[in-house]
Amino acid sequence: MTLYRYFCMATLTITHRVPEETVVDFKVTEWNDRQVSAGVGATIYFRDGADRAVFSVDEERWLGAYFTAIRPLYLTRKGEAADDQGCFFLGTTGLPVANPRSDLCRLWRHCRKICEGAGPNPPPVTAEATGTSSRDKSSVSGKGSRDDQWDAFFSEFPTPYFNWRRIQLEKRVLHVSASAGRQRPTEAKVAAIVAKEEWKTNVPSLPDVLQAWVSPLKAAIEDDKGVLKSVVEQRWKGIDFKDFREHKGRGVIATMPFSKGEVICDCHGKLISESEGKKMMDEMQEGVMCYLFFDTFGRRMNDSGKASNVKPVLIQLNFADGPQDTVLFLAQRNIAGNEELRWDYGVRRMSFRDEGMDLAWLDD
Ligand SMILES: C[S@@+](CC[C@H](N)C(=O)[O-])C[C@H]1O[C@@H](n2cnc3c(N)ncnc32)[C@H](O)[C@@H]1O
Repeated sequence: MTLYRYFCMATLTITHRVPEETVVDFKVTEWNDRQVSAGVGATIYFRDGADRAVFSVDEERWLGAYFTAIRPLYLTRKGEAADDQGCFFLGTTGLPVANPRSDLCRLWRHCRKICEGAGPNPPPVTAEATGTSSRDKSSVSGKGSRDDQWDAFFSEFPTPYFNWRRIQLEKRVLHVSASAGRQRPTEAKVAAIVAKEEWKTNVPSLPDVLQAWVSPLKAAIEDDKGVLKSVVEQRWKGIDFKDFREHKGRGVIATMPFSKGEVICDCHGKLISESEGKKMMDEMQEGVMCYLFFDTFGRRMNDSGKASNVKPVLIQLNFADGPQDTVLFLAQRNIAGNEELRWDYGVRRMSFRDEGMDLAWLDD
């Protein structure tokens, strides 16, 4: 509760640049006289209007939560002789706060560990009255800026009250990704949706949205009964093995045309992370060849360099016993019958274990 009170005070002194002495002197009557504009926030006038702060809806709610849920507890605890002097911010003893700066330092120490990149000193608490209340974004930018620190603080503050902010962001990310429709979301599209919703903070980033966005293609494949059956039974239509002999051993060819985006086969092996794969490669004995795709069409498909007609895509398939990550090979373009199916291994001459190995075929 004390940390929460510090946080409310910081909202005044840091976000709204209200002078410390005004915060100490902030009266309950001034809170009660605030001017609320529905959906916009509230304006609070301090010291007979000498200072003012325009609060957002959220900020007003935060202070309201302190006022209705925490301050009364402190008041009921106060000793006989204690006088709250009508002040809004009270210490645990029910007396007005005396030193907001040291309170903020305590708050700062608490959140510093979660504000990586922030300097060791507390953010400046301005002594002068600015008369302005809006957060000046133009003066703070870059990593470790005040905005970043607040965002880090908001997302990590160990009070359930603040979980809503994380939840809000998750919901916003889902909303934006759903609003993007069938088209892969772009920076401009995300910005347009954010502007339309008039979100100013806690705004979803493009990478977040892209992660949440499920392409219509993927969505259709996830539950495709034919694909699920083919993966389980390892029976794929329209492809076969072909021996290319010395040149490059066996490979896979199309025995019917495929349209761009069609599922051709899966790689059907144990799915491992990139780091696990690298570790496996590092631990592999010199000269011993090993494939990370096992015993399927996927395993036999040869490398294309940059001229691939097939691409591996990680998709979560919805099997009867639960979802499972699966790598499927999709047609990257329309493919004619009899074409060899090849994908880009991503291996180049200078790739990790290729140095010194005789991989002349990479030059093909
Ligand atoms: C995943 S396997 C592909 C199937 C393999 N051709 C076979 O007979 O089992 C990868 C190996 O095939 C060979 N390979 C793959 N792509 C090739 C290419 N474009 N040219 C020559 N050899 C290739 C290389 O020996 C490589 O290590």
